[in-house]
Amino acid sequence: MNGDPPVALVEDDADLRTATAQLLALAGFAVHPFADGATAAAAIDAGFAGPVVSDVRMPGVSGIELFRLLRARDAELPVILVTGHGDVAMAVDALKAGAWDFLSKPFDGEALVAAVRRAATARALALENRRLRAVAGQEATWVGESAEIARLRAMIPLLADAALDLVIEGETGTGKELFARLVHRAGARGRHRFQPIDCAALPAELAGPALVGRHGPIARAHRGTLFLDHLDRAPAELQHRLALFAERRVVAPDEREPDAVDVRIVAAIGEGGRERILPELYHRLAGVPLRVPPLSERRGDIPLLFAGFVEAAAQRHRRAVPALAEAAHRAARGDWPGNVRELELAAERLVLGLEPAAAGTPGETLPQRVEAFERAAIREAIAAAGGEVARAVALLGIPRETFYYRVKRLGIDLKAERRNAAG
Ligand SMILES: Nc1ncnc2c1ncn2[C@@H]1O[C@H](COP(=O)(O)OP(=O)(O)OP(=O)(O)O)[C@@H](O)[C@H]1O
Repeated sequence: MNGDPPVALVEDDADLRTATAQLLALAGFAVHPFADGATAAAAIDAGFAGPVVSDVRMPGVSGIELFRLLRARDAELPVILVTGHGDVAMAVDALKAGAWDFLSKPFDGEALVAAVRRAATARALALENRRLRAVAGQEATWVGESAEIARLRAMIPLLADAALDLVIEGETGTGKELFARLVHRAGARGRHRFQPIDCAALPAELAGPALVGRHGPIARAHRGTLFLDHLDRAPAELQHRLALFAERRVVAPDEREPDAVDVRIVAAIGEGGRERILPELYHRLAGVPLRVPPLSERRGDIPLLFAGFVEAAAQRHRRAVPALAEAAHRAARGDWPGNVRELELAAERLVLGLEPAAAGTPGETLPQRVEAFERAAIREAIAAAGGEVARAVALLGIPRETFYYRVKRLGIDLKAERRNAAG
């Protein structure tokens, strides 16, 4: 039974639980049965390899609450809700919030098995993608040659084992979480957990005292890193709780013997977000304040990032690397308000053929494609800067020497480009 795909089954009615477990076992699943939501919540971790089927109406933690808890832990974990008569509206809300599917009682056995099969396939794919991403080292590198990105890269080993909390400011999708993970991994904390908490969307049951409970998410981050995402969007009460934790560094603070917790706190905030954070919290955390600039301030990084993402997506989907020239040209001109994340998605769409095919020369090697891309980005910047080199350099976000070096290496006729741009 070891090789069977797992499924978690949460049902408080013992007869129904036994019958459903048998049905799923017959269909080839390794069933993990739970009699209540709390036990299930404690046992099902972010990496759980299969879907979760849960009754909605249960004493204690309801199916909907369980779903929200699990979703906060792993947004890609499929949860199928089984509803009784009056709960359909609730289940539809849960679907909107990202539940995988729902079935109403009494359900047809075949329908359940079919739903679980679909969810199991999706789960296996999601985990496989994660594994490939890790193998491809896609998460492991901090790509970019602009001065600011290079400076941040150089700081990773310096920050890794420093006893300092960090606040990372930057627009959406600029790489704040990636940077936090790289700092985590580079030091001794990397052997322990990197525990993200999305402060803008923390379910109420986790934002309360449970947050600093002995088995809560903060306690789990012991010796690792606590990543407070979107801290500037945390409600005031949550900020107070976090400020108290940042000061005392204990869980179960109201008990007689609170436990000391050793975590580095890394907070991510939007541009200008510090104004929305309680000053006492901000000052406690901003041991080293950092800022990741948006792509609009480092356009020179776009070609390299885009080419890397196309390559990684092609590997992941086992497809040929598409010709880049035209898509690269478009990317180099794009606005990218969603920053690196948006660029990554565009690369994914290109590889999957969802973007109009590029008219580049098939059979070009990756370096040739990157060069074509770079050439396009530089010419574009010179044109946009009206032929003024200083402005083009600023638009590209690369040092002046790098600009001249690349212009020469790529065989760009700078005089002609400037003439064209000025005219
Ligand atoms: N310099 C970089 N090199 C390689 N990949 C990057 C880089 N910066 C960001 N990425 C990738 O872009 C995506 C978005 O990055 P990330 O999630 O770290 O952004 P964020 O700033 O935390 O976003 P948000 O504020 O919206 O949560 C991720 O897939 C990340 O791996």
